[in-house]
Amino acid sequence: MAEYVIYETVAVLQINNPPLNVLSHHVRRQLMSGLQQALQDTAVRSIVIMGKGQIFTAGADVKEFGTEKALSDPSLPTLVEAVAASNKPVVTAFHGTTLGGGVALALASHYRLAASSVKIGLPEVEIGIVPTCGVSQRLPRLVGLQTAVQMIVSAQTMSAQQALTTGLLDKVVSGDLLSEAVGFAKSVEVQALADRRVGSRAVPGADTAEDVLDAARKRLVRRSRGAIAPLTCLQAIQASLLPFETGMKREAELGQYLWTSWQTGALRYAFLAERTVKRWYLPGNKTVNYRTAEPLVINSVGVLGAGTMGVGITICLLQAGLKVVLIEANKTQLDKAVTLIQRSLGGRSHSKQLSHQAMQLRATTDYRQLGEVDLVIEAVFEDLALKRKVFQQLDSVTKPQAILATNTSGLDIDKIASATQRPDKVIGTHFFSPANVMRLLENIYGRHTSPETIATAMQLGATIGKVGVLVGNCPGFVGNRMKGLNFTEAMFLLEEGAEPQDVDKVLEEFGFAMGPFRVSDLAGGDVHWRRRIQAGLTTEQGPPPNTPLLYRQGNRYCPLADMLCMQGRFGQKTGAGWYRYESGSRAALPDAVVHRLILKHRQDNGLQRRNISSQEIVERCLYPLINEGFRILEEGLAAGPQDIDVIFLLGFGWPRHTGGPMYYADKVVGLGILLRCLEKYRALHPRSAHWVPSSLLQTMATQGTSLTAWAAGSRL
Ligand SMILES: CCCCCCCCCCCCC[C@H](O)CC(=O)SCCNC(=O)CCNC(=O)[C@H](O)C(C)(C)COP(=O)(O)OP(=O)(O)OC[C@H]1O[C@@H](n2cnc3c(N)ncnc32)[C@H](O)[C@@H]1OP(=O)(O)O
Ligand SMILES: NC(=O)c1ccc[n+]([C@@H]2O[C@H](COP(=O)([O-])OP(=O)(O)OC[C@H]3O[C@@H](n4cnc5c(N)ncnc54)[C@H](O)[C@@H]3O)[C@@H](O)[C@H]2O)c1
Repeated sequence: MAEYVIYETVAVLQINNPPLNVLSHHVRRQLMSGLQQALQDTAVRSIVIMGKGQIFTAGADVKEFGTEKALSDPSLPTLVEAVAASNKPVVTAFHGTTLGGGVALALASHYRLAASSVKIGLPEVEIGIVPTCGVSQRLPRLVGLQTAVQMIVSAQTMSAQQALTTGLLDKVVSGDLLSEAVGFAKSVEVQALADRRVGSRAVPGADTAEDVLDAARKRLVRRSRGAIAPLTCLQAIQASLLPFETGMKREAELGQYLWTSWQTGALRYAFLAERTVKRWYLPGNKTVNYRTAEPLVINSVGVLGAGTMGVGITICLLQAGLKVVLIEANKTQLDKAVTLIQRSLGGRSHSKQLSHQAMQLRATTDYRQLGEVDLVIEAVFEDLALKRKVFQQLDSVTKPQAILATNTSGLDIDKIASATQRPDKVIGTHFFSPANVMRLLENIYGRHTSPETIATAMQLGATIGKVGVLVGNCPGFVGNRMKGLNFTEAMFLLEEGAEPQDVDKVLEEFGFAMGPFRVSDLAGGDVHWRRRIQAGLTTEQGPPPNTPLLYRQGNRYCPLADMLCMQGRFGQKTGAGWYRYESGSRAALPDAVVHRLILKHRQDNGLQRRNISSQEIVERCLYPLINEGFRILEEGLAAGPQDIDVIFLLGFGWPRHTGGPMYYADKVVGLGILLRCLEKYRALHPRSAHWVPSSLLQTMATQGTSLTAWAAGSRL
C-alpha cells in the first residue's frame, strides 16, 4: 500500500509494502490516487514520494511479470508519466536500496534527494528487460551517456556520493529523511518547473556520443554470448539522443521486444530460483526443512588441505569474519598458501599491515590445533582411503559437537562418514573452483546427516555469501554427475572429428563462459582423473588389465583425458592440458601435441573423422546432462528443477539467459523434442547408456506436462 499524509502544504506519498516496497499493482493504484488527490488539493503546493521501512523500493514487482497484473492500470509507465506531468513540484526522497521502477519515479520527479545510505541501481538488464518508464531517456540527460551505460547495461549500482557528483541527486541528507524532504519540498514550491523536467534537457557530452556507444557496443558484442538484453538496452540509451518523445517511443518498442522475448522469462526464473532454493527441504521428507531445523552457531572453522580449494575456501571464511585454523601436511605448501591468502585479503605477509581478516588465520601442520573449532572443511586429495583416514583423525582431535564437512567432488559421503563415530555430523560442502569467486555451495546430506547439520551447512553458505543448494548423496552428486556427461560426450566428439577448440567455441557461443576443455584445464584434469582411477575406470598406467580401450564398465569410453594426465598435462597448473599456456598467461592456445594425440588415437582405433555441426555439438554436450537431471529428480536427490538450475547457473557458468539446463529443456527446447533427440542418439550410440531417456522425462513428454508445472506444487 501507499500512505498519504499532509504536512502543511506538502503531500507525502509513502510506499509501505514490506519487506521491499515493490511496486505491485495495489501500490501503484494507491500512489496514483494519492498523486491525483495532491494535484487536486489546492492547499497542497508540493509533493514528496518516499518509502517506509528498510528501503525506498526494489522496483517493479517481478513476481507480477508475465501476469496481467504487471500491465494492469495504472501500469508503472502510466504512473511515472503522471509524476512527470505534475504541475506541482515532486520531490522523490529515497534511502537504502533503490532499484528499477523506483529510479524511474525519481527521474520523472523534479527533485531527488537521498539519505547517505542509499544504493541506486538498475538491475533490469539482469532480468532481461529494458529499464523503460523513461529511465533510458531521462538518465542520460541527467548523468551523461557514459554513466547511463554503466548503470543500465552493466547494472552497476551507485552510492549517494557518486549520485550527487554525477547529478542524479540534488541533495544528500544525513538527518531524518521525512523532515528533510518536507523541508526541501517547501523550499522549492515557488521554483519554476520547466527546467526541472529532465525530459526537456539535452544529453550532456552528446558530441562524443558515438565514441561512448561504439566502445560499449564492442565490449558487449564480445561479452554478451547470446544474451540480447545488454545490446538492446544500449540501443534504448542511444535513442536518448533523439527528441524526447521520439526516444520514448523507441524505448517502448525496445521494451516490448525484450518483454516478449523468451530470455526475460529465463532470467526472471533464474532470479527467483536463487531465492527459492534458500527455502530448502529434504527431498523425500518435507518435515525436515529450513523452518524446522535449527543451525548451530559457527564462529571458528578448520580447513584441512591448503591446495587449490583449501586456499579459496579459507579466503571466503576470513572475508565473512570467521576465525580459521588452516591445516596442511606439506609445510612449503602451507607457507605458499598463507602468502596467497594474505595477498588476496589485501595485506602484505610478514608486515603489520595484515588486514584484520588475515589476523583471524592460524596456519599449522598440527591437527591438535583443531580442538576448539565448531566446524571443519576437509579439502585434501580426492582419495577415499585418505579422506577416511583424516576423518578418523578429525573425529579424535575435534570437540564432539563439531561438524565435519568434506569438499569432495563426488566421493560417497556415507563411506567418509562411516570412518567417524559421528556420521550425523558429517556432510558434503562442495565448493566450486575458484572457491572465493564461485557463488555456489552444493551441500550433500548422507544417510545419517542430522537436520541440524544440514541447517548449519546451509546457514554457513549464506554467511559466506554463497547460495547453498541441498542435494542427496550419489557419485558426483548433482553437479559433477550431470557435468561429467557433458565432458564425456565432448571427448567422443574429438574421436569423431572435432578439436577441443571447436567444441569450446560452440558452447561459448551458446553462452558458457568457458567450454568443457578450458574448464578442465582451469580446475585441473588430475581431479577428475583421480576420480576415474578411484572408480576403477582407469589406472595411472592406462586401462586396467584385460579391459578394452574404448569400452569400460558397460559403456563406451574415451581414454584421451587419461592419456593427457599420464603425460602430466593437468592444465593451467602444469602449463599444458587440452591447450598450452605461456608462462603467467591464462590464454588457452591450441596445441599441436594434442592435435597429434587425437589423430593417432583415431588412426590406431579405426575411428572415422567426419564434419560435426554446431547443432550436434550443442545436443551431444547438453542433452545427456539434462536427461541425467531428470534421473536425479526421479531418484529424489534434488528437491526440484530450480535446485539443479541454480547449481549450473552458479557452479558451471551455464548461460543465465537460458535459465539453466532444466528450464532450457522445458521452456526453450521442449520436452517432446528433447525426448526424440535422445532417442535418435540412442540409436546412433547404443553403447552409451546416458542416451536412454529418463522415465520421468518420457512420462512428461508423452503427457505434455511441463516441468515447471510439475515442480510448482512441490516447493514449501
Ligand atoms: C506485451 C506488452 C509489452 C509492454 C512492455 C513494457 C511494459 C513495462 C511495464 C513494467 C515496467 C517496469 C519498469 C521497471 O524499469 C522495471 C523494474 O523495476 S524491474 C525490477 C527491478 N528490481 C529488481 O530486479 C530487484 C532485484 N532484487 C534484488 O536485487 C534483491 O532482492 C534486493 C532488493 C537487493 C534485496 O536483497 P535481499 O535482502 O537479499 O532479499 P532477497 O533477494 O532474498 O529478496 C527477498 C524476497 O523479495 C523478493 N523480491 C526481491 N525483489 C523483488 C521485486 N523487484 N519484485 C518482487 N519480488 C522481489 C525475492 O524474490 C524474495 O522473495 P521470497 O523468495 O522471499 O519469496
Ligand atoms: N580443484 C577443483 O576444481 C575442485 C573443485 C571442487 C572440489 N574439489 C575437491 O577438493 C579437494 C581438494 O582438491 P584441490 O584441487 O584443492 O587439491 P590440491 O591437490 O590442490 O590440494 C590438496 C592439498 O591437500 C594436502 N593434503 C593431502 N593430504 C593431507 C593430509 N593428510 N593432511 C593435510 N593436508 C593434506 C596436500 O598437500 C595438498 O596441498 C578434493 O577432494 C577435490 O576433489 C576440487
